[in-house]
Amino acid sequence: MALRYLSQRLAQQIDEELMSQNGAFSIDQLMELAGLSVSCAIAKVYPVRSYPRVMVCCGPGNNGGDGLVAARHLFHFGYSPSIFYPKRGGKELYQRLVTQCDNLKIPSITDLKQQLKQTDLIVDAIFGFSFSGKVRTPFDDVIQAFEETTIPIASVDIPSSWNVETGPEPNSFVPSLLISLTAPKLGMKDFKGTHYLGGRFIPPALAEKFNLNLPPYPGTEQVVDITGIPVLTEERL
Ligand SMILES: NC(=O)C1=CN([C@@H]2O[C@H](COP(=O)(O)OP(=O)(O)OC[C@H]3O[C@@H](n4cnc5c(N)ncnc54)[C@H](O)[C@@H]3O)[C@@H](O)[C@H]2O)[C@@H](O)CC1
Ligand SMILES: [K+]
Repeated sequence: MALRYLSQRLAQQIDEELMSQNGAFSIDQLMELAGLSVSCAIAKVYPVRSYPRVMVCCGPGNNGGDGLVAARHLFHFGYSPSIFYPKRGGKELYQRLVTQCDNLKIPSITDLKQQLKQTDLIVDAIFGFSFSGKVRTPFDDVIQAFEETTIPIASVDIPSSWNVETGPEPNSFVPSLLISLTAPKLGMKDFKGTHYLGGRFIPPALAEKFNLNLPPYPGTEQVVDITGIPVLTEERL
């Protein structure tokens, strides 16, 4: 089998359709499932006994929201997560997700560099499929820290700072785990690390409409390992 990798526009269009009157999902529902799948992939690849201290770095949009949800599930899976959320998004949903994490006493980090000294795994939930242009402050320092660290990084949907369609720049960091949501994006097609797919909420009719060619999820799993599955060639898109 081969997977379809999505353009930025198509990823946004699928997202809009899911939340349209016809799709009938709320963002809370999709984010919950997306964040749950992120935490499930992490639990498979980075078991809690070896990687208990997880720093979840969140950006101002829905990718950051996925990170907040994942932090909560990681806590319930037995991890000791912390949250670095330097520029909080304005939506009431994000505030509720923060409160849920506060209620679990998940620490909020202000000193990223200090926290890196006591972290086994970083979750990169800074930017997702709406990222464009050059990284602006305050996230430039965060991306630089990702580039310099040797701690493994699990990226949510795209590695933050990678162009959604054209992929990494020469000095970009490369995550050791990528969890694509719904379907991988074009810029990820040369990614060689461990690659999981999550976001198990696409109705077959929608998958067919966009020719997504999704792999089957095993049993009750929230994620499927797509490492090494070939990309559909451009002609067949
Ligand atoms: N259909 C799906 O698969 C779903 C996707 N979700 C998540 O939603 C993400 C997309 O969320 P959003 O559309 O809110 O956007 P993102 O979270 O990708 O990022 C948008 C935010 O980043 C900022 N930004 C963009 N470029 C920047 C730059 N160069 N420098 C600094 N800041 C920059 C924007 O101002 C905005 O605040 C997906 O990648 C995925 O993680 C889930 O939450 C729900 C379901
Ligand atoms: K990301």
